[in-house]
Amino acid sequence: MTDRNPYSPDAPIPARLRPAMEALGRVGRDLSRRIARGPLGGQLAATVGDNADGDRQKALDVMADEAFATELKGSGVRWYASEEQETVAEIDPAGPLALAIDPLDGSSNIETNVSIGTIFSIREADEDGAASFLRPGHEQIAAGYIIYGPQCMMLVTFGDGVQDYILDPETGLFTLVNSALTISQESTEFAINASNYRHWPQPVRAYIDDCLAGAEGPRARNFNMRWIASLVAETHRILARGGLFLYPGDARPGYAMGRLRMVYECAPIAMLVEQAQGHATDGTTRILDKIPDSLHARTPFVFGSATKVDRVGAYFDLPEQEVSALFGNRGLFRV
Ligand SMILES: O=P(O)(O)OC[C@H]1O[C@](O)(COP(=O)(O)O)[C@@H](O)[C@@H]1O
Ligand SMILES: [Mg+2]
Ligand SMILES: [Mg+2]
Repeated sequence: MTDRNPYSPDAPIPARLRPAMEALGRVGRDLSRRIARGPLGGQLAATVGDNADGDRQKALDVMADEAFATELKGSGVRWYASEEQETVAEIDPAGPLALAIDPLDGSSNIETNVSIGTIFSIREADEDGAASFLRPGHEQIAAGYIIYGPQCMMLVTFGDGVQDYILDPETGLFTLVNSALTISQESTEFAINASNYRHWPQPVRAYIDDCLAGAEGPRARNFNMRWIASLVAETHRILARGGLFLYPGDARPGYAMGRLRMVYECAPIAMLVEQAQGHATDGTTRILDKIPDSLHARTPFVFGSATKVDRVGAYFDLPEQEVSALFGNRGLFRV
């Protein structure tokens, strides 16, 4: 259980990323044990401060951030950018890589025994720390997440499809279960925090209205809705059986660009989704082509089965009055 290499022997991980991937795997394995012990291991959900973004920091957010930063030393990662830290840290001056991380995603779920995770993104290091990350997401060389759920799993891409690992509690190794995961087009599930309906832009309201109208509406079929409030868990469900995720910008103060961060959350999830043959946009523009203007920049985020994401884009393409009129008349999109 204390293996330095936390992967099964057949894990196809590129040699130059091995040390960093092994560090991520070791910390993921430790965190999964800690999370499984819940309150027996301390008050993981206790609020301990605020992060750079003004979000409440929980004890587990800080614990996870410190564990990754420590374990990644000597693994070839020069620049470490964490959602929990204001600026980029230099951890291995000779290293060729830059790693961005959301050490603990879905913090609001820590005490509820619902899946939470870690999201990571690896790029080539630039001479300047921040500049390494203020670049389009299509330059990522690896991206993935670890999900701490009923099973602890790691999904990762090195730009050549999506690899799916499960942490085997018997051996303590992330064991490859699928090396070519793709997103189904078939699902009728969508995920959005519907409590913000009144704040959404009109195209998003029109899209969701048409889903909610079900079999009697313009889509002529019934849909089902999910909202876990853990991006990793929503992503995992969509990778497993298809569907659509939306976190749009909205009219609440501070939410013009939604809630999710480009560098730590959206760019890595977008790379995974595209590698699984899905699409990921901000409603209209491909996420992987966007350049964040700051480390903690946010972006509206829409991803999932390719045809569903494209359909959302079509609602944005229409002038506002036409969205209401056409969709009100239920004339535009059928099924
Ligand atoms: O509470 P809301 O507004 O529905 O937001 C939920 C979203 O916030 C997040 O929890 C943000 O991530 P953190 O927990 O890393 O801050 C996502 O996992 C999730 O999709
Ligand atoms: Mg997060
Ligand atoms: Mg987080």
